[in-house]
Amino acid sequence: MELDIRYANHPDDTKYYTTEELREHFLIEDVFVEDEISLTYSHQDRIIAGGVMPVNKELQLEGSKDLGVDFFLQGRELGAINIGGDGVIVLDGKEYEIKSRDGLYVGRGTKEVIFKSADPKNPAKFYVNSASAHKEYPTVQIEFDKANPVKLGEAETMNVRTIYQYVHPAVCESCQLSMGMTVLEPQSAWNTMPSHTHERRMEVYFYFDMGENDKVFHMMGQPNETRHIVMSNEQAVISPSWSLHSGVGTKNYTFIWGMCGENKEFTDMDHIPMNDLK
Ligand SMILES: O=C[C@H](O)[C@@H](O)CC(=O)C(=O)O
Ligand SMILES: [Zn+2]
Repeated sequence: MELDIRYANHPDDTKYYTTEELREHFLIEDVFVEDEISLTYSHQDRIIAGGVMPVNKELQLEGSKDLGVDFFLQGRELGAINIGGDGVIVLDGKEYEIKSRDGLYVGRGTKEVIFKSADPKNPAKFYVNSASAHKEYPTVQIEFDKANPVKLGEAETMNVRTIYQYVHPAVCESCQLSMGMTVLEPQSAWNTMPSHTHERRMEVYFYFDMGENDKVFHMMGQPNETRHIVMSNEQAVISPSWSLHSGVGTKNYTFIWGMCGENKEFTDMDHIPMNDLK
């Protein structure tokens, strides 16, 4: 299980990146690879983000030299949301049925983490985020209807959407990790605009439910120095703590967001006045 390592970036350097360099540092291109665990390790708050797609075999998380531990969750916690067909996650021998759009919070200390699909013809796709953790919190199964829904946006501003909070204090405990899924209504294209930063936390966005020719223009950078990355279906993007993170799609889409850092206050955002954007 190899990790794709990404080092952290300073905003003064990042503003000189070419399109290719921006993509190399921040875009996670192949999140789901059949019968593989495909994970990216970012030095931004040491988040791990990626996909687990078991088709014809079971897949198990392993420790590695990069993590310096014997097993993956020795010093970490993990959140998973299944965006594919029905699947199962086995934690130290205990099976958790994770249907499509269901989630699971896995506490630090869990030794054996195995992912399986119920049907190889319609494989599960587990999108995962993991943060370092100082304490063991109980594992919690978070079915879609247990996630905390927050409706936001207006048709006039093309951003009617529901934010489903999965790993959130209203649903389960965690050390640093927050995670959820935002679903845009048809004819809505923008997420989080007016945009925001939160220097207290970094964030990763994973865009999906998009057609082959649909794109999301994901905005990043400091508010007075914005850049964009063109995203395709089932791709993720790393947002450093100093960067805004907001996207507009050629069609409505869904995305999973995950954060870690100093706090878990979802509403602790620094909103950017529209006239400050450059
Ligand atoms: O810090 C919070 C995150 O950027 C997202 O949850 C925002 C989001 O899903 C949205 O407004 O559509
Ligand atoms: Zn945010």
